[in-house]
Amino acid sequence: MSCSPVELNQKCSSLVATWRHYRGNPTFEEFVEFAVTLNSFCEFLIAKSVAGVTHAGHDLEQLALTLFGTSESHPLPEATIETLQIKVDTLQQAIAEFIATHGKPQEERRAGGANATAVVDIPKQREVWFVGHAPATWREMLSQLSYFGVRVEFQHWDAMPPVIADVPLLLLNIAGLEADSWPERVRELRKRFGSSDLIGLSVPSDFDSLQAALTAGCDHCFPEGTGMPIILAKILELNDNQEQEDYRVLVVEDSHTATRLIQRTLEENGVDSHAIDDPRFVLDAMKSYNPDLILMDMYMPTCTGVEAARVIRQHPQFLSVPIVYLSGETDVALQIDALRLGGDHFLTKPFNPVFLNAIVKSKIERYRALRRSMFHDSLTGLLNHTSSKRSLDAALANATKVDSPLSVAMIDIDHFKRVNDHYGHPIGDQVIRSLAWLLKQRLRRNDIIGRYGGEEFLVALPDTDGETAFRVLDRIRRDFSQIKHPYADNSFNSTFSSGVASFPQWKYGEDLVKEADEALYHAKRRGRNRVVVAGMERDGYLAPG
Ligand SMILES: Nc1nc2c(ncn2[C@@H]2O[C@H](COP(=O)(O)OP(=O)(O)OP(=O)(O)O)[C@@H](O)[C@H]2O)c(=O)[nH]1
Repeated sequence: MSCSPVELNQKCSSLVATWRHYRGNPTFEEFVEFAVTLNSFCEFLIAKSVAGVTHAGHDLEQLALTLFGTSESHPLPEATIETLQIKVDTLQQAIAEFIATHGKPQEERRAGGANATAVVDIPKQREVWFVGHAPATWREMLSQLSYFGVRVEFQHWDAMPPVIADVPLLLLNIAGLEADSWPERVRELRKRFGSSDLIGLSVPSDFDSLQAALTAGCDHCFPEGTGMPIILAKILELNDNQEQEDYRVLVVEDSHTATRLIQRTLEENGVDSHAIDDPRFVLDAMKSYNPDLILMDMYMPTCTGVEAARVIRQHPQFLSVPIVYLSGETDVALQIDALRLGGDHFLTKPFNPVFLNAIVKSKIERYRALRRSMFHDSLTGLLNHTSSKRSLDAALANATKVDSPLSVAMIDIDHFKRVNDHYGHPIGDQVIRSLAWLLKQRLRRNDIIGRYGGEEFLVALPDTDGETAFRVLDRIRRDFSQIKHPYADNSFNSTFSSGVASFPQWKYGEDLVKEADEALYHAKRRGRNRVVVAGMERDGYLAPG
């Protein structure tokens, strides 16, 4: 859990304050203030995975949203206010309980954790609990997890430790439990581990069982017979702690009051924004601010929002940035015309701030997913060939500017043709994915990891000289060679070779890739399963045994 109790407490206090303001002055404006704060609070709970409390927040939010109405709807009837008060109290109580059980200062819990910006030659360890009667059947998958930096601890359904620990992920093996008792056991764990992700394993695949598991509190379920790679992928995805960049919204609006309200709503929801009041400067703002979405007023003195959108769409790099119009216009025919001419959505003023937030976020999520599919490889999720090269050039420009080293490694899986020939293409794909996961787990956030070709990867490590790059890659090489790739009832191992070249010894991206490739060729010639650094008289081959 990355939620600090202090932050949670502060957010809860400001929510309760807005509710008290409404009770003291039950106007539409005060209710909007309460609903916006509540919405942002619920998003905070979801983002921080404060699962146990999220249910109470969601319950209150659902009711508040149905009561929005207009200025005539307020004050709300006394009975409705009482119902809301009860839900506010329930939420406050859930938060107090959560803080009481998770109240250890976050810094203390993090002490000794991996430093995100240091060169990672010590694998990041994350903890997962496996709760089940028969771990033997899962042992292979669980032992694989250790190579990806995930430490698994076994717990018996009937002998769980009494102290509530801060465990981010619990794997609940339903197999072997009585059909009528396991939902209750899941429910109990949901209560105890409010902020953890719960994954149900071996859940019967019928509708009723899956529904029971999800309702009892599982966040994800894998029906009986689900392949190990799929479960492994989900666990690694949940363990991937890469934080997302803030969403960025460009507001093009000539009314300063409307701009203030929009920016305040966005800020409340953790969305970054930049505003301009003259649409003629929109292209400059797009280039400098690089927004994920534009909120565009329909009617401005110098040009209309539709005209501005059409100009934006003439630039290929801005073709897919979502544009949401804001207008007092309720004429459906006009709205449709506006959408045809380059807009994505229409919000009618006065807009509901909670709805604005939901639209902005869902459009940005789709836009980012689209961009990911354009720049990332679909098999591994890593950067594709073109994006790897582009990212390398940017990292190299920065290394030159700040005069710091940068190492480039080319990595190629050994005898991969044999893997495909022996085990088949899908298993070959799984080996490629395993290496991608391992690289993602072991390298830093600012390292560049790309799938350069079929079974070839490019890695660029900023602030890292050849010697350090060798250590990092050689450790990954050793661990990769230990991974058992499942095949039928058996398993096999695979290895990779890597060549490394470093800046400033080579100054240009092309030269670095060429030299790293040359070093990779030497690694293959010298027997594979080794790392060779260009210009250094050493390699990392360890004789078996
Ligand atoms: N499964 C799978 N195979 C791929 C993919 N892309 C390329 N390949 C295969 O990867 C193999 C690469 O083989 P080679 O370049 O001959 O080299 P190698 O067998 O890895 O041998 P060395 O590199 O010399 O150790 C070819 O058989 C390709 O068909 C992919 O996306 N999935």
